[in-house]
Amino acid sequence: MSEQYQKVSEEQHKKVQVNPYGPNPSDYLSNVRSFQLIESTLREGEQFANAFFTTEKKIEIAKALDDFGVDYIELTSPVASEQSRADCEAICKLGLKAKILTHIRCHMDDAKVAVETGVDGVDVVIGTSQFLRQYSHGKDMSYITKSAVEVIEFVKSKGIEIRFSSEDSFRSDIVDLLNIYKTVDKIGVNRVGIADTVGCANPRQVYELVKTLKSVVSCDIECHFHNDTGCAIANAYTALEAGAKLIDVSLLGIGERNGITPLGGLMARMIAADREYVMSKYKLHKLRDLENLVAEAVQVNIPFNNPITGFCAFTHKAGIHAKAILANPSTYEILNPSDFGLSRYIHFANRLTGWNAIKSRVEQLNLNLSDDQVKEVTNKIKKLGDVRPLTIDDVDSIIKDFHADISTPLITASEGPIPVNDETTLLDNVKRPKLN
Ligand SMILES: CC(=O)SCCNC(=O)CCNC(=O)[C@H](O)C(C)(C)COP(=O)(O)OP(=O)(O)OC[C@H]1O[C@@H](n2cnc3c(N)ncnc32)[C@H](O)[C@@H]1OP(=O)(O)O
Ligand SMILES: O=C(O)CCC(=O)C(=O)O
Ligand SMILES: [Mg+2]
Repeated sequence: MSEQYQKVSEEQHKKVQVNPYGPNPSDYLSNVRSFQLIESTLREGEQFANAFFTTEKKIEIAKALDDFGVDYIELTSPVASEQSRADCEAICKLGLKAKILTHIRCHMDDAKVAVETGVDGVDVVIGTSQFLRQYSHGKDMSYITKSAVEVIEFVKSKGIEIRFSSEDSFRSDIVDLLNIYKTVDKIGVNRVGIADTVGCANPRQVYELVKTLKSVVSCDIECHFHNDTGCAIANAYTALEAGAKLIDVSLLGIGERNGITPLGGLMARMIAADREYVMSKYKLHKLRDLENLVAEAVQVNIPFNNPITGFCAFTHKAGIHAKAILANPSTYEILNPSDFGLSRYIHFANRLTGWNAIKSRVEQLNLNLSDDQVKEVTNKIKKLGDVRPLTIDDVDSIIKDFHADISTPLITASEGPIPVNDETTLLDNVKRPKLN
């Protein structure tokens, strides 16, 4: 059955001649095509209110991220605590494919400790907005530039990667920003970073800033987006369209306050833009386990509406949707659950169901009903669905009773469990996750 649906889907694709991922994004595709991930669960993510990672948990997460295929793993500053420094060294010794970075203030004291940990690169950050200059570190732009140059030259002299980032970039003066980025680009940083530290930026502002920055630096551009106003994924995608190359992400988006661009959400966005590249680079079927690993470690549930792994991300309910999904999943799905090792569900035990979904269930039960009979039994299901929430057993009983009434003796070919197919599974009310 699963194969049947898959075949129908591909044939339908060919017939309709429409890009199932939406309008052709070719104008931007070349920019988006070679994006890289700086995975910051073990840095930004450690700043999430609930986070406490033991050394063992950090190692488990780092290995899992590496296996997934992230390009960089960013770790908490080694000056944060003695254990943070020791953990950084331990992760550097794992010999992972991903490059290991640590994240420090723009200060020689921090840089001297960071370069001794064994990291492949150092991410340096300093606030450039008036807010941070006045209320955080209290330094002016000329002091910031002077210390940036000193730290960058020092880290470079150790032969490891160096990235310079301005914190609160979107509330910083554009002339200050471009001046400091030009300076650090000239002395040879590997990347410059833009950070929407307070989550105030919208996609249009992101596009403009990245485009402008792109015109004044020759190094790669990395972007970091907080999600306070819900734009973190959109901003990340727009940054790539504008020419940024690297995006900071964390599992489930954990970080300060309500966090940053989530790895899974960005994968969902990117697979719709360039499926081949994303599929070839990242082990998407490991995403759910990765998210579960971190959800458990920081004691949260996966949100019900999480892209890809939310419990109902691939569950279709209304009759109109169910009919079309059964004919061709692309009608109501931009993402294919099997790309992530997941299944599609059709929820038919409710009053919004239609006769096509019920017919499919009747077939699963190995019963024989004409289309008119299926329509009749669908009306019975709707009637009960008007009175109370239904379970799969309610629907099956209604179907079986109806079948028994019209045919003697009752013929059921299926004595054992109802066959469940991988591709499209009909099921009752999906289980709701426990609330916190
Ligand atoms: C937006 C971000 O997420 S940036 C990354 C945030 N990460 C962290 O903060 C890592 C964890 N932090 C820590 O463990 C501690 O804050 C430490 C070890 C870094 C510093 O601790 P303390 O010396 O006790 O200072 P405290 O945390 O109270 O204040 C921050 C200090 O850093 C200075 N500072 C803040 N940002 C920067 C910067 N980007 N570059 C240089 N100095 C900075 C501040 O001026 C302040 O120094 P001061 O006390 O001499 O004025
Ligand atoms: O280093 C960076 O680019 C980002 C730092 C950070 O976490 C932030 O500004 O929110
Ligand atoms: Mg941040």
